[in-house]
Amino acid sequence: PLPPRLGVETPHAEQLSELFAQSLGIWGLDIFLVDRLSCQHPLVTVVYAIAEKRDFFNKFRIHPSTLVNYFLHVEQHYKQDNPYHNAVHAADVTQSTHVLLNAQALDNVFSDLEILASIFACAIHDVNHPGVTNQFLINTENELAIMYNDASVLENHHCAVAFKLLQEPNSNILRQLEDGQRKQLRKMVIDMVLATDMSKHMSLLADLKTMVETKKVAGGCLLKLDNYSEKMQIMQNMVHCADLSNPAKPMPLSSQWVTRVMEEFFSQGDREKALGLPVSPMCCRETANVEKSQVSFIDFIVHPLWEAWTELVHPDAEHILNTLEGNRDHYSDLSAAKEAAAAA
Ligand SMILES: COc1ccc(/C=N/OC[C@H](O)CN2C[C@@H](C)O[C@@H](C)C2)cc1OC1CCCC1
Repeated sequence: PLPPRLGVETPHAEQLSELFAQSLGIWGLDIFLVDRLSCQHPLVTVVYAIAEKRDFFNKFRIHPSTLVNYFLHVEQHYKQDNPYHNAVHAADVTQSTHVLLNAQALDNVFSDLEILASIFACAIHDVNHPGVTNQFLINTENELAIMYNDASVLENHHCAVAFKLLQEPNSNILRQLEDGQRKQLRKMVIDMVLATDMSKHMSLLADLKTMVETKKVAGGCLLKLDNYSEKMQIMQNMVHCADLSNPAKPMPLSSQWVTRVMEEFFSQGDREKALGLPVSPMCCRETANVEKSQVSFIDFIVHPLWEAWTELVHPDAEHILNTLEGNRDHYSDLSAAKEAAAAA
């Protein structure tokens, strides 16, 4: 039997269908509205809509009910009481990547399997996130840090949980793939999810910049990405861009993400204080300067990344970079106004 047309039953099915019809491929889809209209099933409904749009069911012979069953389990393994690292964030990164994949400059660059792997990687990339950072897990000698020897602890955990859930009954969406395809997809997903570790950011960006430089030399077309490592570099940066896309979204969305991430950081700071540990940067609710931190986050991490991505897929991401620059100036103005008020 086929599942409901959105993947899950909801009293707002009509409105949610309409929202996806209008905006599934739009940068700035209100993912918080999707969360409400889907009755807190943002990930299942977003993945199901993308799977339909990209014809995954026919291309990979996935039964719709298997897709729903698997991603319901994945969604349930995101901690709903995390203010930030929850299923809404996963749905947001997945839908953002769906939009990035539609860049004209990326036409015919990725195979169907690479596209499935990218969407899958986004959907599962933070599953079972505990709401604290790698450093916190390492400092508290958490069992996850012991399990993964302090190396990309969270990212290894997200991957392992996702693939374990695939083995549950009526969940194996990859069952009908040829063995080679399944192995290839697993490798690609692992490579993308491990690259979301923020400690990999600087090297990932350096490689992207090098590729953009050489791409310029090779007559500006992406089409001749023959080897796996170049292709994977672009996929890793695409998912990383989506993961760090909050400041590049329209302000009504961006500001909600800022509130949420600060809430999560502050509760980590509270826990560090209670444990007598040094409080992590930006995690102290008494002293953190939220607006100033966003300006630095954008100036040192998010803008350099999006500048490189925008050049790679020129001119398709110009509007995203413009939104990011506008938001940066907004936070900078807020920060200055706050300082002026404090001085007065
Ligand atoms: C909407 O704003 C944000 C959206 C996502 C993120 C994601 N951060 O990375 C996820 C991990 O937690 C790693 N971080 C740990 C943290 C203590 O240090 C970071 C440099 C790395 C951060 C955001 O703002 C942050 C940075 C400036 C104000 C708070």
